[in-house]
Amino acid sequence: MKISEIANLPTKYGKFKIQSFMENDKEHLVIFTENLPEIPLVRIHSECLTGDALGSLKCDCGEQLEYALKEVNKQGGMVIYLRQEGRGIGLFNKVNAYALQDRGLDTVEANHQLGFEADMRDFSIVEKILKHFGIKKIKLLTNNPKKEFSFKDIKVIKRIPIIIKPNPYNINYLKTKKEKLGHKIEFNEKWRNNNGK
Ligand SMILES: Nc1nc2c(ncn2[C@@H]2O[C@H](COP(=O)(O)OP(=O)(O)OP(=O)(O)O)[C@@H](O)[C@H]2O)c(=O)[nH]1
Ligand SMILES: [Zn+2]
Repeated sequence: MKISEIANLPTKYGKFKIQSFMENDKEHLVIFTENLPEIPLVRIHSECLTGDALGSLKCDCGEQLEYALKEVNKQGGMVIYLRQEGRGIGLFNKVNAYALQDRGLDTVEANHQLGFEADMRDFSIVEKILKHFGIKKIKLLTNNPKKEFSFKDIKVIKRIPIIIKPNPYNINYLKTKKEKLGHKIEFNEKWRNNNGK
């Protein structure tokens, strides 16, 4: 693993520090607050160019990222931005998966049709990054309970849901995440928008 220097990253969500961790030619990022509490708030975010940068309404990624940056700025912590686009299948394949979804397949069926598993992501670098920062306990922002149990030496003292109000374009995707990918999403609970309201 190669580790960059730490640089300042002022954003519209607050003033952060940024550092890159490179492994297997993947340039991951950690965006963190100057003051890291002993038990920081951590968001492990997998890259979604369409949602994070292009404002796509097909998923909840962009709004989750915004919410996470705002909340991390308030509470102290970090967003670990992992370069594993399309749940690990890459951008090219994700576009093909989207085309299959346009024809009626759900997000899991589309991956299978293309010869991939539903979720090909690898979170092993997260533990190395947290250790590098000397972090042993975290509060984890996620609806995905699998992430909570993917650590050996890091203790997740609390899982904080990050549920974004659905729109007509992502409601079926969110239902599939709940039914097939094990996400904890209650469809009758009060939704968060990215103002946290
Ligand atoms: N293959 C594929 N990947 C997708 C699709 N929609 C979003 N993604 C990717 O899914 C990843 C985000 O995963 P999610 O399942 O939304 O969330 P999570 O990280 O498991 O859980 P949360 O912490 O609750 O957000 C990103 O890498 C996106 O690019 C899709 O339809 N097909
Ligand atoms: Zn997305």
